[in-house]
Formats: sequence, structure tokens, C-alpha cells
Amino acid sequence: MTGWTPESRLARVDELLCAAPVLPVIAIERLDDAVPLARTLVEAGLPVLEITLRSEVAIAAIRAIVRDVPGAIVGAGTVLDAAALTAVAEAGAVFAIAPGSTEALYAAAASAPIPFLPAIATASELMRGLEHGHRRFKFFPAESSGGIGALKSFGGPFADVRFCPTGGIDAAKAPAYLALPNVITVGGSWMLPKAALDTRDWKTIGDLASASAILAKRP
Ligand SMILES: O=C[C@H](O)COP(=O)(O)O
Ligand SMILES: CC(=O)C(=O)O
Repeated sequence: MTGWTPESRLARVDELLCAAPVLPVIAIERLDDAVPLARTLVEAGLPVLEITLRSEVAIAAIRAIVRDVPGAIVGAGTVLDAAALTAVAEAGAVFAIAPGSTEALYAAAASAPIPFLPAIATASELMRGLEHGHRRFKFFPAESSGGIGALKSFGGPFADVRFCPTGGIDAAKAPAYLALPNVITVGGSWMLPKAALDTRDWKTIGDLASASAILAKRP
């Protein structure tokens, strides 16, 4: 599908992000890790994945997960420009996320085949997104941009906007975010410790992911 209306994009983003309370933000360094890592997260109850374009194998990793991991809802992160948006859609990602947004990305998103979730950190950035018809945003970097307090404040003037806060959140902090009425899901990498990734310790990652998957959206 191309040519999003604000309503059709909002409905699709909600459908994708509501599928799990936590969105793992993943940087894959070795292509061979992509499928077992994604399978571990999906089996642990975290089917919605953000594969960031932070390594040379990221696009190939998206392709491999889409092809080989049933049940994975594969999104792409660190989508910084229109070319990257096209590339991740062609690789099979079903949504795209950025750590911010630009006029060029908003223009590309209007006709992209997959929905785009821009990020904001301030009220002015949010208002620019609203002008482009967006009502769902990543809030990044969440903890260092005001965290829970900022999201509560955004809820006043921007009551119909919903967020995926990401950045500096961990298992201890996530429940307070998820308890906010304007939070759909929480993004983060806390279930992917570097030591476990380096040693392909899928058991540790699976246990951390399972603990994240049962965090309730509401208290
Ligand atoms: O850049 C964003 C991160 O990859 C996700 O945030 P985090 O690592 O602080 O959880
Ligand atoms: C952090 C983030 O949202 C990204 O890299 O896309």
C-alpha cells in the first residue's frame, strides 16, 4: 500500500506497536546471529523487532529474519534518509523508525509502502510531525529528554498523540512508562547485553526478553 492518510498510518502503526509491550532495539554485527537472535526474542514473547541500520549487515539481517523467522514483525531502525526508507521496505521490513526526523523523511514517508515512525524530543519537533499528519512518535532519547515527566506534560497539549519512548530505559524503569496513557510500547536494548550478544548466549537474552514480555501495558 502507498499513499498513507493520517488515519490509515495511525491504524497500522497502532496495530504493529500494540503487538508487544516492549520493542527490542537491535544492532546486529554478525549476519549469522540475525535468525537465532530474532527467533529467541519472538519465542520469548517479543515479536516486534527494530533492526537498526547501524551495521553493514543490517539490510541482509532484515531479509534473513523476514524469510526465516515466522511470527517476527520486523521493523527497521536508524532510518536516516529517504534512500534508507526505500531500502528497508524492499528488504521486507513492515515499518521504519528513525531517531528523529527531517523534512525529506516526512516527504518520503508520505508515499512509502511501509509506515514510518518519526522520533521527537521536544514540543516543536512534535508539532512539525503533526503538520505532516503523524500522531504516533518515538520519544528519543527518552530518559535524557525528560522521561516520564516530559510525556506527562506532552499529554496536556497533545492529548491524542501516543509514544514509544526509547533511550535509557531498562526493565526497572519500563513499567512506569507503560503505565502512562500516552505510551503504546517501550523501546530498548536492555534485554540484549553486549556480553550475551558477543558470546551468542541466547538463553540469557531469552530470559531477559521473557521478563520484558510480561510487563503489563497497564498496572
Ligand atoms: O539508540 C537507542 C538505543 O539503541 C535504544 O536505547 P537503549 O540502548 O538506551 O535502550
Ligand atoms: C534510536 C532509534 O530510534 C533509531 O536508531 O532508530
